[in-house]
Amino acid sequence: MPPVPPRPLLFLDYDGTLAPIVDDPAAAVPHPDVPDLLARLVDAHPVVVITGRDLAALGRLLGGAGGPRVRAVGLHGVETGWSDGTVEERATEAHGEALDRLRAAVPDAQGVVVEDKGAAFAVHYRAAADPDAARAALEAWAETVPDGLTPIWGKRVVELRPAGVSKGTAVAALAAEHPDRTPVYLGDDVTDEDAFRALQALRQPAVTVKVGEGETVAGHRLPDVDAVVAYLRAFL
Ligand SMILES: O=P(O)(O)OC[C@H]1O[C@H](O[C@H]2O[C@H](CO)[C@@H](O)[C@H](O)[C@H]2O)[C@H](O)[C@@H](O)[C@@H]1O
Repeated sequence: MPPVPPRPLLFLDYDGTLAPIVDDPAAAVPHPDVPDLLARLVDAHPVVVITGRDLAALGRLLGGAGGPRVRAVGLHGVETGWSDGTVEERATEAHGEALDRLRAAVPDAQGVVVEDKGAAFAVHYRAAADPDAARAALEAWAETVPDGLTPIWGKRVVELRPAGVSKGTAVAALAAEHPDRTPVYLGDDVTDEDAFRALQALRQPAVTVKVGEGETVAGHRLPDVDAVVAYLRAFL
């Protein structure tokens, strides 16, 4: 098990970390123990859920107003607010026209699904009839993304993020608010690698944990969401 520092600042990715990966993004409910666990963790430590989802969607999945109230960062750093779906700040909405144009040009392949995220969108090809062909078509589409937006590839998904915004910039800013805490970051996907790198570059020591398989710069690894839940219990 990764180390359990006594004064942690917990950063928790959502999909693949607090909720198992499933075919339908709208059906990615958390591990059954997660809502109660989060509610107890926030009484003991600062906790931030950090996700590529928009916060409204995160709120729906975590039970909305009836679920735990945890600080949250959405859209890979664009939104800040709360896990019940409340948005306090949105970094930018200046790309509306480009997003509309790109959305209209998403390749029309069978099984390719666009997930609307308010100020952004994601294109999933997990359910595509031919995922390799869908990925190739999406790579060509991503070549047309203008400066100011960055296409980012996750688990069978590509999404657009404003340039200069990432989970890395978000966690560095939040860690600076808690210089006396040890950041502990758990994440499973490519975009979490930005956060691992940012935390490893801090003066504060940090615990970085990759969930699942795949290359990583993280210092530790847990196999799956069940193991995440067991590890988080150790902070109570
Ligand atoms: O930063 P995260 O909380 O890990 O969110 C990253 C993206 O996760 C979701 O997509 C992924 O999970 C889906 C549900 O398990 C899965 O079907 C999909 O293939 C994965 O890519 C979510 O839909 C995206 O909006 C997030 O950006």
